[in-house]
Amino acid sequence: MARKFFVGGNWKCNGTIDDVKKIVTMLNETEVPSEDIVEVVVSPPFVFLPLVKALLRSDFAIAAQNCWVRRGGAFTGEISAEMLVNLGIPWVILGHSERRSLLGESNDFVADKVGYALSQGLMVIACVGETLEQREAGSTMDVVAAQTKAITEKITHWTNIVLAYEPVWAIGTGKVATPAQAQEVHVGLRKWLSEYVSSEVASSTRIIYGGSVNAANCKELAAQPDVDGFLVGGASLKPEFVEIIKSATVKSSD
Ligand SMILES: O=C(CO)COP(=O)(O)O
Repeated sequence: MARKFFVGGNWKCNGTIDDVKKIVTMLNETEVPSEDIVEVVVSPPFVFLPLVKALLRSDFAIAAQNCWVRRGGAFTGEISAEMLVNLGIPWVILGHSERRSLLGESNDFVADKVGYALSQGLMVIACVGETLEQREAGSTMDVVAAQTKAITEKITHWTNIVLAYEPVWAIGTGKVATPAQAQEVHVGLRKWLSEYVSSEVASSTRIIYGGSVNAANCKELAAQPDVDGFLVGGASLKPEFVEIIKSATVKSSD
């Protein structure tokens, strides 16, 4: 089954109103492959969501970078899935390694968030990935399988999930996974899904790669058969994000 190429831009905790306007103008003015070929989703910090929603071209979608684990209420500082739905934000990134490591989000907590966000009608970019220590210990597949298993236990369907493989050692380090390393883990995740969920879910779920993706390395990564797109951090704030979006054509010329 054809999996539409997916390019997400995770702006993380960056930017001012002026920066946001500049990035959105740049994106709005650019020519990219059609919506049939690539799905583009940008993820600004919460406070800029309404501004980006008001300004961004309609063929690009928006994701929040997190949401609360259940219904909103007395949870100071949190943003609920219902609020995102109310605002017309279709996507949310959950389980990013920065939240797992810096804010102590466990596999179960992330999985609960994924389950709740899906139940409210949001689409989810669910992140998994190993640390350098775990890779060197040979436990990469065990780690990403455990992260994926926790999610599997809390959801009933995979239609609205994109799985993002983001090795922690490659995030913001300039140390990108080789195309072979990315392909190997993506294949492993697909095998895992096939065995423990279904072959249908394994073949239809998009597995995207994140970690130091840039204009120079995106084409080679995109050419890997099981790399269905990217979750881009630093480079999503720069004009080179457009080149990364265009790498989708590597797939369509197959
Ligand atoms: O964490 C990432 C995307 O979610 C990747 O960040 P960088 O592209 O800056 O390495």
